[in-house]
Amino acid sequence: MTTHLKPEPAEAPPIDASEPVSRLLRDLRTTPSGLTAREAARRLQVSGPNALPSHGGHRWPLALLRQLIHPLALLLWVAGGLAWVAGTTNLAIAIAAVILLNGLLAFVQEQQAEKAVEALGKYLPDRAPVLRDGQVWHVPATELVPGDVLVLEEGNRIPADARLIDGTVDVDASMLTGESVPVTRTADARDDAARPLDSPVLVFSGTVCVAGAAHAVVHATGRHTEIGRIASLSSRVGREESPLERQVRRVAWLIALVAVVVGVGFLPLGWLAGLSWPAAFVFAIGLLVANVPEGLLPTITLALAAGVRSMAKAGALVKRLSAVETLGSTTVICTDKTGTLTRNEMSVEEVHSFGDALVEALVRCSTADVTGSSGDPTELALLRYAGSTGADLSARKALYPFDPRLKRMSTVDLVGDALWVSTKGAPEQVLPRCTMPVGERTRLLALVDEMAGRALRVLAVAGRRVPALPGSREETETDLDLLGLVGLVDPPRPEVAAAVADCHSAGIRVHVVTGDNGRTAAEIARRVGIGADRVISGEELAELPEPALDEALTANGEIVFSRAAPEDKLRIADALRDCGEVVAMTGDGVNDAPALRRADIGVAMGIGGTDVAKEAATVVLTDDNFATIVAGVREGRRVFDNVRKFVLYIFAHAVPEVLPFLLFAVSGGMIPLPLTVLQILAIDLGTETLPALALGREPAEPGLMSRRPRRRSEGVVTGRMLLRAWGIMGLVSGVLVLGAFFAVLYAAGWHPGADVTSGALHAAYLQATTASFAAIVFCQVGTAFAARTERVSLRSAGLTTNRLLLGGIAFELVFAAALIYLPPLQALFGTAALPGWVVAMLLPMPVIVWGLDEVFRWATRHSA
Ligand SMILES: Nc1ncnc2c1ncn2[C@@H]1O[C@H](COP(=O)(O)OP(=O)(O)OP(=O)(O)O)[C@@H](O)[C@H]1O
Repeated sequence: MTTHLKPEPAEAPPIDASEPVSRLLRDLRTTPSGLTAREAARRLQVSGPNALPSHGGHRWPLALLRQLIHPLALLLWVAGGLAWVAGTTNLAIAIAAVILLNGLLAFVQEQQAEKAVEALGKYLPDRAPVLRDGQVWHVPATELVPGDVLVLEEGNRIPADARLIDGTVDVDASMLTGESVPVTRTADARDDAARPLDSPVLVFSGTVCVAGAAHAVVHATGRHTEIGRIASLSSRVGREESPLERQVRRVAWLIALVAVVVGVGFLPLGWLAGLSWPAAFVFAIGLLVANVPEGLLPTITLALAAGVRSMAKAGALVKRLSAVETLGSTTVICTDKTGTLTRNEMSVEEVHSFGDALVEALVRCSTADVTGSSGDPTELALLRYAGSTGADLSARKALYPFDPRLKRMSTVDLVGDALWVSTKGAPEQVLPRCTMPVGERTRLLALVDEMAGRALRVLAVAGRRVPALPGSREETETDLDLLGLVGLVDPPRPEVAAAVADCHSAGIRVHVVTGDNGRTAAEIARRVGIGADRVISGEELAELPEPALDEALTANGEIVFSRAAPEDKLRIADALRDCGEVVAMTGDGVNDAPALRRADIGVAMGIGGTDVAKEAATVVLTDDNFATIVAGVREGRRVFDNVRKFVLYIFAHAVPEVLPFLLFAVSGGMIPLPLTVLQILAIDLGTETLPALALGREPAEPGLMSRRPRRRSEGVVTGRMLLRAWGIMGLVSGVLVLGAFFAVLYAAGWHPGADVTSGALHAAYLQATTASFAAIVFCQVGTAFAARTERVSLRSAGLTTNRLLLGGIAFELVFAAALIYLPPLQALFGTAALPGWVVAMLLPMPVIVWGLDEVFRWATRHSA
């Protein structure tokens, strides 16, 4: 006999999980109907929570360090080192400050992003059904204790190590054993396995029950479980880079490369223009530092995380950051019907009874329990109709559970001293198993069809008396007598119609994939506004060759796939992807998992879904509601838009920063440098960052859901964006900045080539560079407002709808004023106080930059 776990003696006596059930129950001081709630609470104090020790906590110094040594930061360190060697300590310190502050900011953003993802656990607590006080309770998995009796059901993750006490389950133990084929575990099997993992009576935390039903008594929780002992199996999931982040990383590198080329290129030009080698060198470094977009990537990560957070508030838990953007580019949604389009609140509306045994059969052929309100809503509705709380399980001799492929279920029960088979299911499945005249069957099918046309979900109920327990399902479900037809209603959710309308205006098609009857499903679909232009049944789909399916899916219109099996979902997802669509597919059952993985966005039901489906999905809906998917799409579109907005904003400043240097170089030094290096860094670091961050929080632009979906191939950076950033806002800003610079110089009597390094003109030169600096800041304000919208006018988006941006701009202006007017900062940054007429000249600049872009947007709106 093997001892399967050795907890520390202080906590519990050693327990041999493979000993006979009665002994084990005694050792664990529990009963087959579980612990009392009070005893469970007491044990929780002793055994501690059923959770694995976390490995997080002290990793933040590493995370911070990573921000300081990523490749772009290294580039900046090299620049700072060169500045140090060249003897410009001020610049070297400033560059170090840039790196540190940016690193810190990126670090904070990353932590926030992680927190957003981790917080999702809070929205979706892991619950497990257990027996306590003889009743089924869904308790948080962390509160399980040794002695608890688990109710194992198909599709659920097993929350602790336990021994079966009755029933049989198939378990996917691949995460512990690496073996992908499910293994069968039975309560009364003989346990002669060499290692606990192979024991036929034990199940382990972290594995998944893929079929069957059983009760099992918990013998180990938390770190005493097998999985708890495999220390390397950390509970953290890695975060992969999203396509958006990858794209932006590439763009960031491209810009960095350009910055290096511009910097290196300036070296000879600056020297030719009359700078000394060290001075030219310092400027080259300044240009490089100003243009390396080190803050771009963390800002995008933060925007995605903010998207995750607001989606969670709307009821869609996104498990990967990257899914936020994918969801935004969805072109087709394949949805379930029951519970997603409808409320999943069923009630019996119409009954055609043949004989008086219908109600009894309905009660027997059921696994639901009205008192615990557990079970399939269809069955709960039937029990309520029958006025019963549930079947008498002590009389049950066999159960063939509901199978979504066979679309029926059966039981065999002892009634008095006779054995009775009770079957219920889809009429197409049940009627052929009943004995009746041919004409009768046709008449009944016509009745079913008529009921389905009124959106009723129709079940056929049948039964028969048998002399002995039949050997197989097939034998059980033959020669039945039809007892009746029951029509149930499940009204559509009220918010779905508006969500479907949103999908249509957003260019998204909605197909329904359901196990239900085609007419019922098509009628429900129409009631919520889904086209249902074509109904394809499971049988027809099986006959349909690939090209014909592709053709059906690419044709205009929406399809109802009825009587579909879970495998059909996989085929539909595959075909849609091959046709270039971005597919969101819903699912709840164990068998839906492959389709959920295959779709671009697998959407699992948080309430009605199995753990297996939730694990395979990228999005889990906390309310199982179709409208929530659409809210997610909207949010995904908004986040992507916002990323574009701040990329545009950051691109736009490059022109007014680089143009002055070019002018200096091209003029051969006749025109003095319009900006100092530290002023450039002040813009890059101080004034630009907060407004850029705020653009990531921009509310949705009007008309967001009346645009076509973004094409898969469409990148973040578009030609139109570059035209706006460089061609319009950048160019206009550059001209305004130089205008301010020259205005101040000329007013002081400057002429090209005059010496500004000393003498009478020196004070004017300080003011002139300050004017350039201030002009860039003012133009940035205009750019920020223009970048807020991609197509519509600022007025329709609302001037004050982004409070964060207003705050960011206020900070930017105060920061700039401090640099210009505070004497210690004046000395450091080479600034001088500006006279009133210069300030007056600066004031209209934001309006000019924003106004010209507004005109451009107006023109493109009207030419399209
Ligand atoms: N508990 C049950 N017992 C017997 N038959 C059932 C039961 N539940 C459903 N059925 C039958 O099986 C069919 C398919 O049910 P299934 O649950 O797979 O899909 P659905 O709930 O109708 O739709 P969706 O796939 O959109 O959720 C139903 O239309 C019904 O005829």
